[in-house]
Amino acid sequence: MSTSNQALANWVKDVAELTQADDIYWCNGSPAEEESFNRQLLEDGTYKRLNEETHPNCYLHLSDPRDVARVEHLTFICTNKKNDAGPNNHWMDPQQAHEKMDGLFKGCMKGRTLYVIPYCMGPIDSPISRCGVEITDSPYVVQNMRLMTRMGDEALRRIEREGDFVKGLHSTGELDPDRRFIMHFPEERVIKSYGSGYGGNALLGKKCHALRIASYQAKDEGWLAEHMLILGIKTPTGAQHYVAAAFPSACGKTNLAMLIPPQGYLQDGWEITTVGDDICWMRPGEDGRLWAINPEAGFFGVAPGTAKDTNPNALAMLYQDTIFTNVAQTADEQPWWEGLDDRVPAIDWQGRPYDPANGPAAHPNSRFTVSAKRCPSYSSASEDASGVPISAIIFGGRRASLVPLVNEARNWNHGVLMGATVASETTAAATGKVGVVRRDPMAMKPFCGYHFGDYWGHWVSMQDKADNLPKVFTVNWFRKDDNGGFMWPGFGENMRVLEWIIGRCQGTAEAHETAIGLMPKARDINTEDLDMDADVLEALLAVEVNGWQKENQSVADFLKEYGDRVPQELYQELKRSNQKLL
Ligand SMILES: Nc1nc2c(ncn2[C@@H]2O[C@H](COP(=O)(O)OP(=O)(O)OP(=O)(O)O)[C@@H](O)[C@H]2O)c(=O)[nH]1
Ligand SMILES: O=C([O-])CC(=O)C(=O)O
Ligand SMILES: [Mn+2]
Repeated sequence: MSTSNQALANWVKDVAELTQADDIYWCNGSPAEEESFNRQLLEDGTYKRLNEETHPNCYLHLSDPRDVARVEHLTFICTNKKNDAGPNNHWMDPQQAHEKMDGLFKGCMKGRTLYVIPYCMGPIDSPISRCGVEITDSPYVVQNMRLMTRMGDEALRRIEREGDFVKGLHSTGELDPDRRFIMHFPEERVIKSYGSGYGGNALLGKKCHALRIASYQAKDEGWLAEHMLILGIKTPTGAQHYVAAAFPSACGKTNLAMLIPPQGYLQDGWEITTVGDDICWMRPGEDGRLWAINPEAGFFGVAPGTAKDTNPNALAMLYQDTIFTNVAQTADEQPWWEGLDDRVPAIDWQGRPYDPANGPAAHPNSRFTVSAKRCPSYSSASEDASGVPISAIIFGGRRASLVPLVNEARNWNHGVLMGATVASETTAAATGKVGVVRRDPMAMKPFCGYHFGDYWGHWVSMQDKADNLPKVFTVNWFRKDDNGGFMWPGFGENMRVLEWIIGRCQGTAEAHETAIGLMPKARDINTEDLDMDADVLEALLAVEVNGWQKENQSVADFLKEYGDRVPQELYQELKRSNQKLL
């Protein structure tokens, strides 16, 4: 065995016996290893090489058409007590779940190689980082983990120093949509995932470890593991701020994280840098602020909609060293997806000649995997062991009506209420119906590893752990007009809202108190060079009293579903809002 950590060595041996793998391979993270995996994936047909002139070292993987998104109905939290998983999760008794999974894993790697991937979530030298080991039989998963985490020898050395690591066992198994399970044992720090090769189901460092297991661990240890991007904002006077924002899957985190401000802002000296686009681990520092790291080292981003005029930073990183999953191809083997440009694709995401009658050419949840280092706006602060101090936390979602462009919480508890009750229309990132409005607290509905009531209580309790917490805001880029068009231009123009938010943090921007929070008037938003009717902006900043009374009734019903574990502070803040609406 290639490690001095006895627990790890024993576990790998046990898994090899159970799965009856032919070979065991320990990933070291070297460039030579990366190349040899690419060669193997090309040879066995998992990868197709894309146009080498336009996209050197880029690969296309077309998955089984039934395995294209997270499967929330087959994802379980297996705590000893059912109620600890909460109504927000599917639960299974841990013993029963282990038996079920071990039955599926039994002999499943016969004739295959078992890959051991030691990885570190966060900079190798950061005290906020945590390690894990994923065992998988999928070389495609190895290559994605290589880009998404700090994997290989360095991570293994840290595991050997610390002793502590999360155990993740994965096999693509036989593809059978009904024999597919993503199981989490937060009390044991164990993950078992069978039957899917898709990102959030199979790259266990990401949602399974960095959110579901880590959120549970964070509650015990007094920190936060969140589904948030982290971005840096430098103002013209040189003040450096960092903002963390939680939006549900496919609701704009990658885009906001890589935002390029409108021309006028650039001329004035505003600068946006990217720390992370999906996950944020935060803990109180000695100065009473929250300090955050991005535990990931790459981006697993939504391809459709990524274009020169929406997210040029993302597009720029995708011309080299990128894995594309379930996108379409042009006649000259370049990757293509809806919204990229007006070329007509030749081959769709299922490898068929493109025919519009078959639906979109690229799957709506098609993705790219790329190292964060390839992003032009990637911040060097992402590698800081101490993390970055957070000035503001933003919650958001897709709401076609009611929810205003931006709103600031009255205080921390009000901010927790806003986050806990944020709702959004469902997207293609998970299987199921798209466009249904559901509450997605802190964008963590699919990712919180324990009871939401306890989770909100943990959020409320951060006040006792840090006395200089960030200000909290909600945003909504997705309001629609009567014709179904977006009212707010979004993307780079979101900078105008960020400017107001930073102004609030610095005490330089105006707000007026409304029934739902502290809001700007239209004149408080910088609209220089913005081609937009004044009354549209007014509408985006209006508070519809009737609509909010109904919304708050639905919020109260929602909180009730979580019973007596809901912190009273949330009901108090809801009551305050209701009184103001009278
Ligand atoms: N109208 C509008 N669409 C946006 C905006 N920002 C992002 N989008 C679109 O929303 C989709 C998803 O955006 P992403 O930034 O990839 O979402 P995400 O939150 O990072 O998604 P996950 O990786 O699933 O967590 C893309 O098709 C974007 O083009 C915006 O400000 N306005
Ligand atoms: O987890 C995934 O597969 C992709 C992702 O970021 C999300 O769905 O939020
Ligand atoms: Mn995500």
